[in-house]
Amino acid sequence: MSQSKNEQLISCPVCNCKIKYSAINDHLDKCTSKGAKPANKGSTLTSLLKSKRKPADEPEVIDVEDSIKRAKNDIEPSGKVLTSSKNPISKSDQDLRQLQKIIHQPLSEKLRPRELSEYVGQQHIISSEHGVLYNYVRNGTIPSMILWGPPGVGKTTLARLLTKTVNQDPANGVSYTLVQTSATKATAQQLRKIFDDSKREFSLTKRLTVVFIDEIHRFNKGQQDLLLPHVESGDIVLIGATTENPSFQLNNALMSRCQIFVLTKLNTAEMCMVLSRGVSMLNKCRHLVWKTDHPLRLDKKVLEYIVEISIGDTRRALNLLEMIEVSTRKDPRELTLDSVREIIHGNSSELRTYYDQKGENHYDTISAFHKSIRGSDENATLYYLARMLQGGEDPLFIARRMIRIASEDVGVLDHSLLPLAVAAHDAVMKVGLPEADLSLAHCSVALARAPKSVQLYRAWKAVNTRLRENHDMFASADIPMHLRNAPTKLMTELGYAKDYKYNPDFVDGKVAQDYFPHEVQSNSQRQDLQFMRGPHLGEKHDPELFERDAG
Ligand SMILES: Nc1ncnc2c1ncn2[C@@H]1O[C@H](COP(=O)(O)OP(=O)(O)OP(=O)(O)O)[C@@H](O)[C@H]1O
Ligand SMILES: [Zn+2]
Repeated sequence: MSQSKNEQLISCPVCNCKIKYSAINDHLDKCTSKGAKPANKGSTLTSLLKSKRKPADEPEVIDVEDSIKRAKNDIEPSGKVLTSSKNPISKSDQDLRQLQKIIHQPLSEKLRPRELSEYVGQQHIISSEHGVLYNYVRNGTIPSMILWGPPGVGKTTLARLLTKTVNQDPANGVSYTLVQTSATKATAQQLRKIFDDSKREFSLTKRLTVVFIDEIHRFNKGQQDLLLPHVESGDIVLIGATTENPSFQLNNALMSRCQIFVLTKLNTAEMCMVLSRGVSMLNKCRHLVWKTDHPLRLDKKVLEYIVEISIGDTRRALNLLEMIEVSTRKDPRELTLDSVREIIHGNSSELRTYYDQKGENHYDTISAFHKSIRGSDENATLYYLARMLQGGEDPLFIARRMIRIASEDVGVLDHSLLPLAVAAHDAVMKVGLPEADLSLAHCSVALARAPKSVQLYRAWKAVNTRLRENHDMFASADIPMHLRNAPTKLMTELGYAKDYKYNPDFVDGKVAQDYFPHEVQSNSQRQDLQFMRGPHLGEKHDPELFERDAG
């Protein structure tokens, strides 16, 4: 396929092949009169696969590199067997040919689900019983949405499958084209081009463009605003993928125009299912391509071990599996849990603490750290601290949190901890990591061991709440005249500072004098103004405490 660089290719709605924009009308005339006669081999193969599908059912994933690769290699990414009635070839020959086309891909790509039915997990949104997304798809619609979930749970895959599934049976006559980009790649210029192209695509082919934006949380406000009008008018369907809580990262205007779907980590059973498919795929490759006569056999314990160390990230799990396969291809011995451990430990980069500094993890871990200190569990405190530091967390971020904890959770019961936390911050500033790691550990344990008091924290909250509510002029009452400063003669004449008793002039500094504004004092009960009278801690008893101590 020759492709002039500056002319856009669009996909023909009938045969699905890529046609130059200027040639689409001519092509459509021919194409519709001949019936679907695909010119592009890639889509021919695909449409042969599922005879019941309409030829146009395959969503065009316009990822530039990907589409070039596909066009070159006629890749059928699922690695499925292609059947041709004309010249029957043996099944293993077909398998082999098919495999050879995808053999260079990473295992996770070879296994990327091609049908919604192959998609594992996320039943809360895609099950036919109560999945909201399922209902949309059944009605032939793709809403604009944000897919929020940790890495490798299938956000990209889901976007592709949704488009494909709706196209297989366009219930309300609308079919979709998928354009894939990521927030780090998409400049304002590229976005504008996508919007223009999608308008053109719609007017010519009646296909709506689904714009998939990976890592959408990295868009700044300006870029998010660019999307707004197009999402609102329905010119495009936006699918944004994010690993971070969208309510912190996306502006409200955009959020309110999108459905938010939370994708969860795959559980052990689900991950094992994906891994088993991985093992079958690898064995097929061993048998047909790599000509190894012993299959890869991993028992349940080994699979569970892989699941455990990949923590819900499917891509990571499949990468580990692939690594195990490569390291044992020539070795017919049976794989034990220990030997698998050894293989994985040998590749230390795979053992990096699972910690996503920019994502959810960042907030979850610091929160667990804070709560461990609050609960005076010095060991858990060290655990979370080490986890954050090994994961590459900013040590100043941790130090700042400890400064806060010193006042919030220890408060008036030990005034030395605020300066200690400030000193830990200082230590990080002065010596940096790795040397300052122990300063952080030192301070965190001191905080965990310190007596706890929320007296100050609660008092501070209470006084601020009352100010905001401003009942009975609480916030607007006049400052008492005797407490005002009187820098000028006029002010003295007006009564400023009149009758003020200067405490240091009196024995022990004691005088009878009011400090609250007069209105506040007369409108409040005395005890309502005793903000600092609260207890250090609450009075509830945890019944589980007794059980634990007994057990
Ligand atoms: N739910 C799933 N069912 C089956 N396979 C899955 C699932 N999720 C992910 N995979 C596998 O993991 C690979 C990566 O998935 P995908 O790219 O969709 O994840 P992602 O959530 O978009 O991750 P990232 O945010 O890291 O890009 C897929 O190619 C597929 O092999
Ligand atoms: Zn055509």
